Amino acid sequence: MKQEKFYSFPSPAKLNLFLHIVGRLDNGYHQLETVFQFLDYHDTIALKATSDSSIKLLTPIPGVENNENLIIKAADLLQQATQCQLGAEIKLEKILPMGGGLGGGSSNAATVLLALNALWETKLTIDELAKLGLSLGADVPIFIHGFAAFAQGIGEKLSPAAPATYWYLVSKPNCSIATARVFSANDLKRDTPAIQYQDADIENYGNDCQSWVIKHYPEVAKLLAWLVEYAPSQMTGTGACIFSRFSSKKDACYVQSLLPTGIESFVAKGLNQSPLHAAVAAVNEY
Ligand SMILES: C[C@@](CO)(OP(=O)(O)O)[C@H](O)COP(=O)(O)OP(=O)(O)OC[C@H]1O[C@@H](n2ccc(N)nc2=O)[C@H](O)[C@@H]1O
Ligand SMILES: Nc1ncnc2c1ncn2[C@@H]1O[C@H](COP(=O)(O)OP(=O)(O)O)[C@@H](O)[C@H]1O
Repeated sequence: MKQEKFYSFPSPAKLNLFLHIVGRLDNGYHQLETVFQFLDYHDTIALKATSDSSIKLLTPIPGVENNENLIIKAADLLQQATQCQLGAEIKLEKILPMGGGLGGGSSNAATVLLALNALWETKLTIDELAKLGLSLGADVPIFIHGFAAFAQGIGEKLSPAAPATYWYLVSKPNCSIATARVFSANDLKRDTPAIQYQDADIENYGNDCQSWVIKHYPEVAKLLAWLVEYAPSQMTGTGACIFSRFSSKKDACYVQSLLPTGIESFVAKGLNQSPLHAAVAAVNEY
């Protein structure tokens, strides 16, 4: 076990630079084609390995029961999978909007799996951690692998990609959208043909969930209509957040300053490597 003190790890947001639904599996899950890119905007999770086996989240999230919190679920899962007798104290500093399509919950789970694997010295490989993580959510493997990727399957079959790294203004309409609600809709478009992915084509592709969301969430429709007057803008994941693309931070911040009052937003750079992995490598060398 690593020294009994808190170590801090970033838990970044992701964007789906496009999101196609190409079919549906027998278990109801959707077959997707998407490109994931990370953002230099993240929650921060501090973890301390302890010699007793209890898992303690010292900073519960209001509205999320501890036994439903993906942070606790991830720690429990790793403990069970490795028969580890150690425990952990965990502190979360949350800045990522929840239910926004930024993958915050999945990212938190991946950070805990990678960080505790290092602190407990349980030595699972990245592939083993990704497989464990997939049982917590379709989005967890991308955060475990930590490279921008073209994803297929339910989002877990990953081929490395190198999309352009723009500056983004990420804006959250005043609503949150449960992924399960969008994917259970009868009138969702589910028949986009599979593509031969190339980074250069990315700007031709859109988000198949967006037209459904616009129809059912006027807050998203209104904000998107406002943003597209300033920059190419699209929803991430199943929403509700919208990302707008800029070639400079200055331009992104300028449009942010014009946003209608009451809209939560941030400006961040796209990253093709997750910042989490450098933090884990530093602990492993310690
Ligand atoms: C749509 C995406 C795109 O990146 O992102 P979000 O908008 O949630 O961030 C993800 O695939 C979401 O991944 P994640 O949020 O981990 O989903 P899960 O917890 O596994 O599943 C939530 C619900 O969505 C549905 N689901 C999820 C993934 C998928 N490929 N097909 C589905 O039908 C399932 O009905 C499930 O009950
Ligand atoms: N650690 C966590 N952080 C965020 N959400 C969590 C967490 N654990 C469980 N959840 C649940 O997952 C839901 C989806 O959260 P999140 O991953 O942030 O959004 P999205 O899937 O839209 O990207 C939340 O509304 C919350 O109920």
